[in-house]
Amino acid sequence: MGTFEIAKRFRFEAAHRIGGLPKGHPCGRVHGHSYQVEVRLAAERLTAPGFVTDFGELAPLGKYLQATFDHQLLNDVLDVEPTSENLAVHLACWFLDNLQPGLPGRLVAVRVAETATSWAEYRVEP
Ligand SMILES: Nc1nc2c(c(=O)[nH]1)N=C([C@H](O)[C@H](O)COP(=O)(O)OP(=O)(O)OP(=O)(O)O)CN2
Ligand SMILES: [Zn+2]
Repeated sequence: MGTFEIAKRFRFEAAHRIGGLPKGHPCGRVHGHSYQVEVRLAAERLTAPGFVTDFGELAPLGKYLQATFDHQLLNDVLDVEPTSENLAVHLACWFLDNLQPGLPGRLVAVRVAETATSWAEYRVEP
């Protein structure tokens, strides 16, 4: 049998600078992005009326993103370098701790896009 998968996308605006880059690298300077965060959930069986998880039940992640990251300097918020990869794993951990208990579907991946041409993804082990 197959697996159902759903995705929900959120966005926030924030600034960051990435430390440890070679001198002159543009991402070492403070700059901003319109971040897009996509979570994907999977299930082998649907719950009534035919959902992996009600998209509406994912709204707390949007609230967390707005409250914690929107219009912030990410270096002030995260205790690691604010790369897309580090943000993706941070958000996966937050989701697993705060939202996963009680949801019928299971988180399979968190994708973070800083620009229209680049993204990083953290996949949760089954
Ligand atoms: N693996 C990663 N590489 C880079 C990250 C990252 O989070 N993970 N981040 C950056 C910078 O934040 C940069 O702002 C985004 O990188 P990039 O896609 O290179 O941005 P550009 O606007 O220059 O993209 P173009 O499409 O090439 O114009 C750097 N690397
Ligand atoms: Zn950047």
